[in-house]
Amino acid sequence: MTGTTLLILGASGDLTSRLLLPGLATLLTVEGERSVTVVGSDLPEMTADAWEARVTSSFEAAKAAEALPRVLDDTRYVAGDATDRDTLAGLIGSLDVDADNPLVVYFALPPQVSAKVCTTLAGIDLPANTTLALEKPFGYDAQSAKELNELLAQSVPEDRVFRIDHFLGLYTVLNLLGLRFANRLLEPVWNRDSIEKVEIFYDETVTLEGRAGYFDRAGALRDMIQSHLLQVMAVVAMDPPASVGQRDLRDAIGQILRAATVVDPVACSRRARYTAGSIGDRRVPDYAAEEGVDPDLGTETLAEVEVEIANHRWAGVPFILRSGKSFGRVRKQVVVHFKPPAHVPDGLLGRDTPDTLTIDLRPDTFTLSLTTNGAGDAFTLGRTDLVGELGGSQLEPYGEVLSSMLDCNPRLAVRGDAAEECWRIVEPVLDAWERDDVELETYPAGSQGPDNWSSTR
Ligand SMILES: O=P(O)(O)OC[C@H]1O[C@@H](O)[C@H](O)[C@@H](O)[C@@H]1O
Repeated sequence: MTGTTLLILGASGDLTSRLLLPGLATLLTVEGERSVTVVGSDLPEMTADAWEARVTSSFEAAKAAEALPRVLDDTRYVAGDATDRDTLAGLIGSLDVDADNPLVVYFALPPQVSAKVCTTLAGIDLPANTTLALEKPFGYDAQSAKELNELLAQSVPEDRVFRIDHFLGLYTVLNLLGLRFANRLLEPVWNRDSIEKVEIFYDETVTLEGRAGYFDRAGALRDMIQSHLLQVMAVVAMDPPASVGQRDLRDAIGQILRAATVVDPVACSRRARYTAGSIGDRRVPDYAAEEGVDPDLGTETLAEVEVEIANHRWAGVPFILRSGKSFGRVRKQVVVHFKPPAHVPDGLLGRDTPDTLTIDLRPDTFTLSLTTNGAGDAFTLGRTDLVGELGGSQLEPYGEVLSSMLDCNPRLAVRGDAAEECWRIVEPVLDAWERDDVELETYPAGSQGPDNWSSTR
């Protein structure tokens, strides 16, 4: 079997040891035949022993130490400045790659540095079949995303750019394809005639967890909605693609994003920030008092937007996207609310709750909640929940995305146009927030958001 060389730029950073190497570790365990040469590079000097110890501890953390020998055999670390042309060209030139043994350059770097490295790369001849993999955030607005796309296009074709969104590796999200398109039942009602609204929630109990340096400048809207939840929305809303090949799938996602807008950025968005509280027995300080936070930035830890998709299928159906940190309980769901039936026969009493389909993102289940005849009295209606499991994966989302990346298949990558569209959708909201046109509310850590947000109950 041929092998891939994974060149990690920013290899001494937290992302590499916390997500990338553990993701690779589980992937290599599940895919026993896969061969990957890992080359780490970053500014600080690091001895071969220190690099191997780092790789080892990431593999051990992922409980995948048995895959270690396959990586330790030929891994190495090279100190250097990837923004310097000669250094980067020298590093890439030293790798044992060709068309059959492709190169993946993984940018585990802060966005500003990634942009500089892209400029440097544009002046270097890359080996055939090189893939460039970039972490989020992809740019910081639509214009910078466009510029980054143009730079990348100077180095490799679009289908060799892997903009990472690990939510596209979530099995539940991938399972939506089967659930939606492989049944006769759902697709005919998956539209504005039958659906009242769709909610996509990602409420987490995690707090800032020492990420002030990044999160305080991003906030929940950029961190979660601009990136992940709009992608999930696109998969929920897209038209049936002809195939699950990268082109068809990404065309379908792109069409939805192009049709999506926040119609009134002030009335259709809300933001809030957590204050001190407790999550279980864990005391959580006020966000503004967390180390590294600049309280004057007014960063939100909870964001909600209502998106409209202006097309034949969805016009008029609100898609409510919300994500918050430091909640009292985890709620990671897509909830599809169906409209009431056109007529319920007179004499059938008690139908007051709409039918819903709830898709849980981790654990992967779905619940179809239907109105049925209640127990005891056939003329008084009740509810029945049909709960089903969605098939899981042996891989964590990062492993799933990595597998696709190392196969040089961009199916699970965000395409350049989609990345720009996601910024276009949220930019009017970011501007309204910047102008303080939308109040920054508060909620105690450990609660379910501000009291007056009915959607958080
Ligand atoms: O649930 P997961 O897979 O950890 O994904 C959620 C995380 O996704 C990351 O991309 C965000 O930066 C985090 O803030 C968030 O907590």
